[in-house]
Amino acid sequence: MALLSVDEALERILEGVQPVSAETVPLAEAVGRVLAAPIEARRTQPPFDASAMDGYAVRDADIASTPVTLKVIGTSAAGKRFDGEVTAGTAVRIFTGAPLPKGATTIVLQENARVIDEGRIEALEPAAPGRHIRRAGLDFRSGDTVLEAGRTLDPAALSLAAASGHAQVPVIRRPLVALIASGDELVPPEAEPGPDQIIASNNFGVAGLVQQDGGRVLDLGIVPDDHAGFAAAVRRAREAGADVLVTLGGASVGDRDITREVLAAEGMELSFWKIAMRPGKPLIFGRLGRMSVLGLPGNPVSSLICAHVFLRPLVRRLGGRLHAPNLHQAELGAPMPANDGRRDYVRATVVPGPGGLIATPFPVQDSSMLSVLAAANALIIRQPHAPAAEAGERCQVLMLR
Ligand SMILES: Nc1nc2c(c(=O)[nH]1)N[C@H]1C(S)=C(S)[C@@H](COP(=O)(O)OP(=O)(O)OC[C@H]3O[C@@H](n4cnc5c(N)ncnc54)[C@H](O)[C@@H]3O)O[C@H]1N2
Ligand code: MOO
Repeated sequence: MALLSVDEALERILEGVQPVSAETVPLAEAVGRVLAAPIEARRTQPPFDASAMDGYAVRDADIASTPVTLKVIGTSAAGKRFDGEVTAGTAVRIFTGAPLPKGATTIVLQENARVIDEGRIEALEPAAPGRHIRRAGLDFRSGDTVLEAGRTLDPAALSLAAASGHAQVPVIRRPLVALIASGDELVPPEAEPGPDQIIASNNFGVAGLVQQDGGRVLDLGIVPDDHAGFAAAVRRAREAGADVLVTLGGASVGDRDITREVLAAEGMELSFWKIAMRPGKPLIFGRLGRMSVLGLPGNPVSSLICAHVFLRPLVRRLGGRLHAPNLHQAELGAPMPANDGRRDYVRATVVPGPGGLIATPFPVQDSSMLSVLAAANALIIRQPHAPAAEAGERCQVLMLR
């Protein structure tokens, strides 16, 4: 039977997935979060007609012909307005952001005025009515929707939410992703591996991807290849309310590859196992209650590439974020052999060339080699059964950074 294609696998993973629930957070902690509801302004900004410059608030008719001497009758500062009125032949000293006094219709810039003495200035240039005045509500008015639901709170959005009177904002909860690494051979990086052991690395890269996409990670550590320990960790993920459980390793067909068996015994409804992808063929996916379960292959490169292709879109969808893989067209920098029936994600370097991007595959593609993946900035995507390709032919690349 033909293996499930990568696109069908992704469709199944995302099927019916909705953003998780909302929570309210203080603005100071909201950078990068996604708004769960629109933000309506609680105030009008500016709240009053205000000067945009330092200078003098005057009546435009009084300075139609210059130079002209005006009597300075007071000061309007940001935070303390002048309560009187600008009448014929008078001016009020004004500063940027200060309320425009009654009667004034324009601002003479400080640079266009000469101070004669404490009570008088000479206006040197005429100014049109409304010049350098910000009208009340220029930015937004009370009740306006200033930010839409789904908006990522970037710095400008944070300042706008604050200016419109919000000290806290409703955001989509960060999706919780639980990680379990399985394998008798695995030890954490701070430990000294025994003679037949290696260091568990996959959880760090996968956790990094989750965090980059706005998720939270619950690392449940390493479980040996035994049913009871593994099952207990799966239950901890459920009890913690994880939105996604990612298992690392044990996905293939070896005697110790017990991941599917444990997940099935815990009640996972299997959606698929094995897909037409290299690396990553033994990928497992299913649902356990409301928790999506993604069983990544143990080989470190397979884990991370599958996480790029499948986990990132899932975490982003749960977190209310759009996902657009960073795909580009490039020219091959070296020939490539014909492909078999699996879509191949080939570690490569992409650099700018005279006619566009040039993508050169690394000569060694073993799915255990993290040094190659870390040196690669892109994956060349080879479709199933793609014929051999010469250097210079077009190819599609997925940028990794
Ligand atoms: N007879 C077959 N053998 C294999 C097949 C197959 O179809 N038939 N598929 C191969 C492919 S493709 C892959 S990918 C691997 C994946 O197998 P598993 O998911 O069962 O992974 P493990 O056997 O547990 O581990 C493979 C490899 O990766 C190391 N590993 C595991 N977990 C971690 C971790 N958290 N951090 C770092 N390294 C890890 C583990 O020590 C092994 O060296 O199966 C092929 N075999
Ligand atoms: O599909 Mo495996 O992931 O080639 O190493």
